[in-house]
Amino acid sequence: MTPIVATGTDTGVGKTVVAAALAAALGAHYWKPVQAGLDEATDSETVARLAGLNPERVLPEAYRLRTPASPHLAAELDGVAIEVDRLDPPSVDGPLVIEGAGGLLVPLTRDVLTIDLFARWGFPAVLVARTALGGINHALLSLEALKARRIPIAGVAFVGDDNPDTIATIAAFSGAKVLGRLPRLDPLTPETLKAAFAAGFDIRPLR
Ligand SMILES: Nc1ncnc2c1ncn2[C@@H]1O[C@H](COP(=O)(O)OP(=O)(O)OP(=O)(O)O)[C@@H](O)[C@H]1O
Ligand SMILES: C[C@H](N)[C@H](N)CCCCCC(=O)O
Ligand SMILES: [Mg+2]
Repeated sequence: MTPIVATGTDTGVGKTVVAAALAAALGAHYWKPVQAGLDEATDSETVARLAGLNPERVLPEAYRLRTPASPHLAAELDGVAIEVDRLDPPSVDGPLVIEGAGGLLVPLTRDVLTIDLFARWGFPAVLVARTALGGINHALLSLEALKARRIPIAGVAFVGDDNPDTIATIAAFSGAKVLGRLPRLDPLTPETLKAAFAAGFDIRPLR
């Protein structure tokens, strides 16, 4: 099965939370090629916890960088040269959810952007986008960037309060599918996430 890229309009937008819900719902493996920042729980650890995935379904990162910064800079600070050619997705049986670092135009090196790697792969992308004010612009910019590189858009996963006009406007201008919306969950637990994702998402287009 073709892997799915979980990307977002920004860092901190909810890619890891959506990727966890998606991986749980699809029974997928999860891979974070470049993790920048090791002091807090890593994205792989968060996904393992929130999705309740068996540890072997969370594939090891290709690069684990100490600084919570853009990967190009985090790598330089660690004295590591990211070799983009080494970032080939591991082959697994069944679905694989791959999460990038930050938004689409985040540099991996001084020459290569995250979106360049996604374009090389050509896997369908799920864009995680905020429903909050400012979200229309960020989502439409990200969708334009995906289209410009001919990266297939699997759909948009919204995070935040219900804001029907924002969601409809993004769908209308972009033509992208709306996969669903995850409200802010308090508490955010494997159980609340599973229930909210089942109630708010239709992932049939991803199967
Ligand atoms: N639906 C939600 N309900 C409650 N908290 C959420 C939700 N979505 C995201 N968060 C919280 O917001 C923060 C940022 O989310 P997340 O880590 O998923 O962002 P990200 O897009 O993966 O960021 P990065 O670029 O660092 O990978 C986290 O603390 C996460 O727990
Ligand atoms: C450290 C953070 N959590 C992500 N892993 C990397 C975010 C890079 C953002 C770069 C930028 O857009 O300015
Ligand atoms: Mg993340």
